[in-house]
Amino acid sequence: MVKAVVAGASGGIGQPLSLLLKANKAITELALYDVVNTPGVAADISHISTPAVVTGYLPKDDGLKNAFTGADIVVIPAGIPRKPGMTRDDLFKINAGIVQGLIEGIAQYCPKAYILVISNPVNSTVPIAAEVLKRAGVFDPKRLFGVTTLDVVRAETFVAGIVGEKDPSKTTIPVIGGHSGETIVPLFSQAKPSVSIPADKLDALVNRVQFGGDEVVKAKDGAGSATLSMAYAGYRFAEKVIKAVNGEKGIVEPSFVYLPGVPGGDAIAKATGCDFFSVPIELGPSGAEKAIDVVSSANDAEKKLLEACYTGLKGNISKGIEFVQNPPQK
Ligand SMILES: NC(=O)C1=CN([C@@H]2O[C@H](COP(=O)(O)OP(=O)(O)OC[C@H]3O[C@@H](n4cnc5c(N)ncnc54)[C@H](O)[C@@H]3O)[C@@H](O)[C@H]2O)C=CC1
Ligand SMILES: O=C([O-])CC(=O)C(=O)O
Repeated sequence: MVKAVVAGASGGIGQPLSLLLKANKAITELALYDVVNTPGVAADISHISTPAVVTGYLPKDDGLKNAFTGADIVVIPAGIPRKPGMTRDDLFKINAGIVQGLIEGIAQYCPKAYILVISNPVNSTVPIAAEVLKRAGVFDPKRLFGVTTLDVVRAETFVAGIVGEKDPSKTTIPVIGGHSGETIVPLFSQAKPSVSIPADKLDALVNRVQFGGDEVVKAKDGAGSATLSMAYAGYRFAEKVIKAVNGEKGIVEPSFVYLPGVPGGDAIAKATGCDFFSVPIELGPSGAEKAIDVVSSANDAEKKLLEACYTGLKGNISKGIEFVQNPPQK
């Protein structure tokens, strides 16, 4: 029995993500929460002939409470997306409060749920979530994940295009750090199986992974950012969490977590100076069971990228924590 919730279910990511979750036969209940349109989205998706019983909720009539109560996994793609010319940090003003409110609901109604945060800026919204959960006395760092899978998916796709691999998902590439620009650090030197990238193509490849989001924002020309590839990536991560919780072994995927609270994470936090950081995480029944150190084996060029990552990420993390500890005056 698995109850999954999508918070922000009517949006560009929320709808296709809800569709993919409905297609997963391990899910028995799927609750769709949003401030608009969930009755329609839920009615539509509920006609699909898979086990999950689908319900849609709006804030009225205790919708948040009814959606979240009993949830095992909550995926959060709620909040505004970028338009051309904006950074992810420009979304902070609006999305920080949205994420805070949803996490308060989780703390109250389903404190044991695995929480997957998609809303940007992930580098700050995950620290916000941690701080809210801490204050409510229910923070379990093994159950809070910032979803950085789209960076991994992009790295797999773009590298396959260069080395001529026909099935991009066959190559595992650790992409670590945060989820914006220079804080995204792909470690191609640790790809499995190893890849041989021509030296004159490496910088452009790294840059494309770091700024892949901008490529989509530009192409959509004001109509938002990545939604379909993000729904795929969010689903891929959610599916792995569900499989691991149900006992499947050996599942590893990078995610942005609170390192000091995950076994193996403390040393990485000390080495990077960042408490929140994405590294490959071994998933299991209790959630994030092990943080895998790929930082110390980065090559010199990657170490240089990591230095730039640490600087940007530290500021984003403090901004999130500060938002909860010293709320802006309204
Ligand atoms: N982590 C990642 O790799 C990625 C993150 N994103 C982020 O995901 C977020 C959503 O993007 P889109 O789906 O394209 O945006 P969208 O605007 O299409 O959908 C967002 C949805 O959130 C809903 N919403 C707003 N406030 C809410 C609240 N308090 N409770 C519940 N729902 C609420 C809106 O009604 C809307 O349906 C953005 O912040 C975007 O930057 C996007 C792509 C990749
Ligand atoms: O670029 C954006 O704003 C959305 C996002 O996080 C991504 O596509 O990686």
